[in-house]
Amino acid sequence: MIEIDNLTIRFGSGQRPVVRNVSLRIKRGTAFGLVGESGCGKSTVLRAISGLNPNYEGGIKLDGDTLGRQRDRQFFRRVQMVFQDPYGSLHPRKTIRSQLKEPLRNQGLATNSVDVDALLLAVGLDPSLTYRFPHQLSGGQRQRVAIARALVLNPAVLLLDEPTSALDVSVQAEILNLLEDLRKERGLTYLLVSHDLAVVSHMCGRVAIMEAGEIVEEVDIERLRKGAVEHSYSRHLLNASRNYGRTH
Ligand SMILES: Nc1ncnc2c1ncn2[C@@H]1O[C@H](COP(=O)(O)OP(=O)(O)OP(=O)(O)O)[C@@H](O)[C@H]1O
Repeated sequence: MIEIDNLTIRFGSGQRPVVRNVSLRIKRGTAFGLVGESGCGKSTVLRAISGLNPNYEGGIKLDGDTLGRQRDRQFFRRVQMVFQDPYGSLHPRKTIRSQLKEPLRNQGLATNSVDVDALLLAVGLDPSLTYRFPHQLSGGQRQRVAIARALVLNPAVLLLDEPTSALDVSVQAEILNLLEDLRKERGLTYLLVSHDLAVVSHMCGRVAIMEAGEIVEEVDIERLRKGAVEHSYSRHLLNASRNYGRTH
């Protein structure tokens, strides 16, 4: 579903690239994790795919089609993003109902073509929240709205950038479970970026480990769970995650 070949991204000519020769293949209907420490370039990869950063070298294909530098309306019918901070990504003065109709307005489609109540139910929210504003919801509810908004156009792919790291630990698993259920029900393909190996292990079948702009290793989740990784940085990340798990 997603093919990335030799993606290299630098900010400013002559600068050292922050992403170097990243190549990935993500199968349709699967969840793929991109994991690594803060600043290693994970979000930069996601932003290049989503069109937020058109200054990249290398190729990106979606379902066999090579993408140009600018993303068109058709692209956003197929690919949507969910960001870390739902408060930042929702409009503070628009009702939930209005925000869920926004993707249709952007596409020039009739706004009555979405069943807002059904969509709210699909993400585990009560339809009575429809006329509320973002500040009247909890962090977890806001992220559910952001996920609902990403689903309005029935995309095939969701690009998920740390979708749970701004949430309370107690809510994180609920959102991950919701995303997992939606993927299975709708046959979605996910590319999930996270610094948290536990999150990636929960959600993904395959994981690429990134260090300082490069992918150092790609493994199936069973191997990762068994600790059967080969690169020293992957082991370091795994040990850090296990130690954190023991103390929290
Ligand atoms: N617009 C920009 N201009 C200049 N440098 C940038 C820009 N965006 C990102 N960078 C740099 O690129 C590198 C990779 O950043 P990126 O946000 O992709 O990392 P990350 O792995 O997603 O980390 P985090 O989880 O903290 O966001 C960092 O050194 C960052 O400072």
